[in-house]
Order: sequence, then structure tokens, then C-alpha cells
Amino acid sequence: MLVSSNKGLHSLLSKPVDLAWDNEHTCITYDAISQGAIVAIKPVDRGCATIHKPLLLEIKRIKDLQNDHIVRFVGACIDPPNQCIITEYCPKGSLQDVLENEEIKLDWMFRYSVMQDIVRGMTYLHGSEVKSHGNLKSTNCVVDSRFVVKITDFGLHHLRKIEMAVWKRVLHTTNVRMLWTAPELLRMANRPSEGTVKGDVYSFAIICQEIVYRSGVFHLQNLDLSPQEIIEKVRNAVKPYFRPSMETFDCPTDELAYVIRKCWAEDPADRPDFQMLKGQIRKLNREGDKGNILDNLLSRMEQYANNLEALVAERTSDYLEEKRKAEDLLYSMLPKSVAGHLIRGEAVNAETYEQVTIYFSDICGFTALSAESTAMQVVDFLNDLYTAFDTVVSRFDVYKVETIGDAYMVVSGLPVRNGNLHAREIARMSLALLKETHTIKVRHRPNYQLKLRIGMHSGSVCAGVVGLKMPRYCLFGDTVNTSSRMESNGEPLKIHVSSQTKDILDTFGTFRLELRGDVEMKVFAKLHVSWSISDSSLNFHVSMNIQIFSKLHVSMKHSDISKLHVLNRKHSDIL
Ligand SMILES: Nc1nc2c(ncn2[C@@H]2O[C@H](COP(=O)(O)OP(=O)(O)OP(=O)(O)O)[C@@H](O)[C@H]2O)c(=O)[nH]1
Ligand SMILES: [Mg+2]
Repeated sequence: MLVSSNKGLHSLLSKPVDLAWDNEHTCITYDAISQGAIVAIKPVDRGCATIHKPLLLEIKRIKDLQNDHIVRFVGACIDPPNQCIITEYCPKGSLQDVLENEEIKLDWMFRYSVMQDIVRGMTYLHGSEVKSHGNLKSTNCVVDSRFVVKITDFGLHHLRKIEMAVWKRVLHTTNVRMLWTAPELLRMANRPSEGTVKGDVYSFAIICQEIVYRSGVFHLQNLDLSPQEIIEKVRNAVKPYFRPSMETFDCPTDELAYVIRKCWAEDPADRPDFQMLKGQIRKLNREGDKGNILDNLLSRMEQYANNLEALVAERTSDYLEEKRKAEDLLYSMLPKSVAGHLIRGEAVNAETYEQVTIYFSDICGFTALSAESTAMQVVDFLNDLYTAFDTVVSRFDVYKVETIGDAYMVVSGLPVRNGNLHAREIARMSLALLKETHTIKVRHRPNYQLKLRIGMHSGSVCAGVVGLKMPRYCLFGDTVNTSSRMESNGEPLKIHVSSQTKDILDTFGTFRLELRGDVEMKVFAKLHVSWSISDSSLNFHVSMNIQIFSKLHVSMKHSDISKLHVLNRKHSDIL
């Protein structure tokens, strides 16, 4: 249908539309009233057009074209500002779009089928009154929902003719679009816009090369030329004639490379016509064309569906992998149960734990060792040490709170309460870590004897997630300070235990503790006694001492708990 006014155009479409083109090459789609189908609307910049005989003849030629591989003409509007051509809409976009989409895998059967569709469409077009296309290229081969390729943008040359001013504006695109143009046409001063039959065959060869390499139009291996330079070289009929790359080994058969080279022969007379190509491509695609058209279509759809399924599976596994990584990271930063709460979007409230045991350790002489080592050596050493420690720690029901420089802090009894077992777990872990220090070698000082100083204490703490950007699971309360003091007042290669922890350890009946004697502590200024200890239920043959620190006053400040609650609420909000 031809309409000469915007009113007429709107009558073609199901709803009033404001056709505001953003550039000359925009394909806009709307529901059309006519068959309730979606149509493609292509703007044309024709200046002031009138309905004249040649245009009407062109419309007459294309309006009744009916072929599976030809895009159906719906209508056109010739009045400014909404001059446009309306055609059948092919939802998968142009062949170029499909070839550029790396996610769509195309096997050779599929690629041959695409070539065959173009050949079928072009055979029909050449046999019709339209005679030739004149602008055959991969953007003018569009793909419908069943993955059938159709030829578009043929005929209507009187409507498509672009004015000089517009040509200048789209000069670069003009150069690119001429990459499909046959050399004899490039040489013409007044190129016929309808092109020639053999010129279309040349364009088909360029499209086939795009299909083989999937690297864009006129792909040149190891050569980087601008469209303008390429066009110049093609126009100069200097032997060897300049063509895109086409290596036989890049094609599934020698015949395909031969057919493509034949189609872009310099002399148009040497090029086959589409009728001949029909048989040749069908022969090449023996595998894919065994069955009838329906089988072929089904197999294309199946391949597309398989592509999609593979894509979905790939994306799902990528997503799960990323999710696992994120969760692992969270699990390594926070206790598993706390991280679980956060992942599920639940609030993690700060909690008071009546009884936990906290471990602190430090490396004696670390400062002196660091002074004698390079920064890299210190990092390597700490990395070796804590990797070994982490392995040991993972065998016990404990949670590593943090490492600060050479200090290592571990707790048992939270976030999951374990009755009285926290003291036993920390005591056994301490013995194991002490044993481990005898086997750890400092790489840059092989003879250096590592001396660990350990302190532990049991009592109540408040624990919760603190921080928004780098959430940390923190412990608050005097038990923490006291445990730290136990360590700093301990002795190398010994475990300094408070009387609170000793009382719990005694209930197991397997730990032997040695009284240390009186120790004066800075904060609490009390007298302390200590014992040496071993765990008879364990198979440790190393003789170690666990020292006991007696009668500590442990209290929790109420302000610590309320502070944690506030921080925690903020944190849950953000998550
Ligand atoms: N989905 C869909 N996209 C289309 C259709 N026709 C064109 N397109 C898209 O619109 C783009 C531009 O098409 P056109 O405006 O015809 O531009 P072109 O083909 O590069 O150039 P000419 O045809 O020479 O004007 C194409 O590359 C496609 O991505 C169609 O029927 N369906
Ligand atoms: Mg086009």
C-alpha cells in the first residue's frame, strides 16, 4: 500500500505513532493493523517526493512478490517528515547481526542452509520483474523467527535514492556498504541503483566469505585497511585482483572456496548465476539438505534451541560458580552460621555468650626477626605460618577471629554454643599449634627456632557483625582483654591458662596443669599461680606446659552490647 500522508501512514498502523527517526539507518517496529503482525519500518530521506509513474511501477513490481526467502512489502509513506518503507518484520535481525553474535554457534550445515536461503531468494528475485537487487549485503539478509533467511531492501530505488547532502553525511557508511559492490560497478561513474545480475553474484560471494570467517565484511587476514582503501584496491583491476581472505583450509570443503572464488571472479561472465549456484550449494550441503524443507527447518530450530540450552547451562554454571566464590569469601570472613544468616537476608543480632574460651598467641622476637628480614620475607613467613596454623585450627570446633601481624586470635563456644567443650577445644588446639611450631621452618632463616607464646581465658563475651563495607565478626568484653593479657604475660613455648579455664579443663580429667606461681598483671594487679599441663587423652609426645592464671574478675560493659546492636541493625538494613 502506498500512502502519501502521515494520516495515511497512521491508518496502516494499529496505534498512532510519532515516527521520529534518529538516523537514516534505523529500523523501527510497530504493530500494524493490517494482519495484526509486527512490521519493520525503514525511514527514507528522499526530500520532497511525488507519486510518479516510475515509482508506481516499482511498487507494482514488488508488491506481489511471494517467496519464502523474500521479505514481504507492506506499504510506504512518501510525505515528509515520515517518509518510510514498511515491510514484514524478521525478529532475529540481519544476517550480519547473527554472524556477529558469538553466542550463536553455527555449524556448517546451518551455514550452508543460510547460503542456500540467499541463493533461493536471489534466484526468485532475478526471475521476477525486479530482475536484480543492486544492494545485496549481509544487512539486507534478515532472519525470521524460524531462522529462515530472507532478502530485503530491493526495488523501490526511486524512493530510496538519497540526496547529495545526505550522501555526504553518511560517507563512511557509504564506503562500508560498497564493500559488497562488484569491481565493474565500482568503476562506473553513474552506477545503476538496481545493480546487475552478476554484480549480485559478486555480493553473494562477499557474504559467503563473511559466513565462513564470521569476522565482518571483507575480512583480511593480517591486513588492516580502511573501507576506502579496500574499495580503491578492488576498483583498480590490477592482478592479482584484490579480494577478501579465502583459504581453502578455512572451508569445510575445497569446493566451497572454489565456488566463492568463482562468484567474485573479476570478469562478470566468469561468475555463475544463482540458478547454477542453487545446485552447487545444495551439493555442498548434502548432509543438511537430505530431508525435506520441514526437516531442514526443524533441524535449524533444534540447533538454535540447543544453542540456547547450552547458553543457559553455561550462564547458570557461571552464575553458580560466582555465587560459590562470593559465599566462600563470606564464609572465610565470617562464621558459617552468621554468613548463612546474611546470605538469606536475615538480620544478625549481637549476642551475649555466657561461656567461651579465647586463645591469643604471639611470636616471640617477631619484631627483631622482621627488622632483619625484607618485607617480602616477612610476608612469606607469616603466610607459611598461618597457612599451617589454619590447617591445624580447622580440626577443632573453634572460630579464627583474626590475625593481626604475628598475633593470632581464636575462640570456641560461639557463634554455636558447645557447652563446656570450648575450653577443651582451645586447650587441645593450643597443644597442636605448639607442636606445629616445631615443624615450621622460616624459609629465609632455616635454623631459626620459632617460639610461640600462648594465652587463654574463659568467660562471657558479646559477639556480632560490625561494619558495612568490610563486615567483621567481632568479640567484645573483658574476656577478650584478659585473654590477650594472658598471652602477653605468658612465656615462650608455654600455654598460659587462667583459673577460669583451668576449672573447666579439670572437669574433663585429662589435662595435667602445672602451677606457675605468682604473676603480677598490669591491669588487674593480682597474684597468680601456674601449673604445667598435658592432655592424657591425646597422643602428644612433646612436653608442653599450660600455665594457669587464677581468679580473674571478668565483666562485660553494657555499653558494648548496645553499641553492637546499633551497628548490627545498620548492617542488616544495607544487606
Ligand atoms: N529485526 C529486524 N531488523 C532489521 C530488519 N531490517 C533491518 N533490520 C536491522 O536494521 C539494520 C539497518 O538496516 P537498514 O536501515 O536497512 O540499513 P542497511 O541494511 O545497513 O543499509 P541499506 O539497506 O543499504 O539502507 C540492519 O542491520 C538490521 O539490524 C528486519 O526486518 N528485522
Ligand atoms: Mg537494509
